[in-house]
Amino acid sequence: MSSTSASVLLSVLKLIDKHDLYGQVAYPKHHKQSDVPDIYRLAAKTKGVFINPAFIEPFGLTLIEAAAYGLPIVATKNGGPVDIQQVLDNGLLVDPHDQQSIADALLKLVADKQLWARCRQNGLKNIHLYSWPEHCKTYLSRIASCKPRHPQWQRSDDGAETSESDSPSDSLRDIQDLSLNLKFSMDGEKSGTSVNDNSLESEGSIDRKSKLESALLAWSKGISRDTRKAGFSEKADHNSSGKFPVLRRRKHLVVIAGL
Ligand SMILES: O=c1ccn([C@@H]2O[C@H](COP(=O)(O)OP(=O)(O)O[C@H]3O[C@H](CO)[C@@H](O)[C@H](O)[C@H]3O)[C@@H](O)[C@H]2O)c(=O)[nH]1
Ligand SMILES: O=P(O)(O)OC[C@H]1O[C@](O)(CO)[C@@H](O)[C@@H]1O
Repeated sequence: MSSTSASVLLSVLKLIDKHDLYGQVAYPKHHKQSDVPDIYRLAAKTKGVFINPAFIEPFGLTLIEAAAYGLPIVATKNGGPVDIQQVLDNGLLVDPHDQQSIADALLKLVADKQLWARCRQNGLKNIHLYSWPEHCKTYLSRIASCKPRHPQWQRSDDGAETSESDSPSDSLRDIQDLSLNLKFSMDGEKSGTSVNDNSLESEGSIDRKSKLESALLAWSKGISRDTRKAGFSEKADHNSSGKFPVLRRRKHLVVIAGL
């Protein structure tokens, strides 16, 4: 165990001793990432609360995860949790420097069954607002509202007026096209019909990562083929029946993938 982890564990053990909390605190030394969902589930099942008391939290993915499992939150008021709480309305914000306010918030949520249930329900009801399609929708609507302030955006690089197909509603359709075409399953199945390659079905000796890489490579080849088919040149073929309708309308496509 690293000296940092050891000193954290030691301070936890000392606090357990000081407050006589033997038998009431779980402190697993290690856990696998695959254990994490069960930990959230257990906390929700036992009517617990998820706390993130960071001095500064840039975003707060763990709060979104807790909400998805129906676990109410207590979170720092410094940073991302403020926005998350505004959207999900599933807990209480605290000043992370104020021990008393942290204790009060935790006790309030644990003691007030109706508040706990409301926070759980709100989290589960609103969590879809953090789905990728929803995120893209919000992003595009914000961009769309910026346009009038920057008239030059209405012109494309070559000076021609942007076509009608660049409208926000068209972009929203693109998101659906893309999310359908990008549904790669990490365990090697392919769920969409767009990956016209057998790489995801090849021998079991290829590991997960190289399968995904092959799939992305095949997909990007598909893109360049369809891009040529769609004709991003002067003679654009508007009737192209390529597998990527989005590419008939876009000059540039940015793909962000996480492994
Ligand atoms: O012991 C752990 C700790 C974390 N996680 C998972 O790892 C992910 C990220 O956890 P977090 O502790 O938030 O990671 P950090 O990299 O320290 O945090 C940065 O990255 C997060 C994810 O983008 C943002 O939410 C934070 O604001 C940002 O500081 C989450 O899915 C957690 O469930 C585990 O599986 N085991
Ligand atoms: O409480 P501190 O020291 O600001 O640390 C906060 C950091 O810890 C985390 O909550 C978990 O690593 C990060 O998301 C965050 O940036």
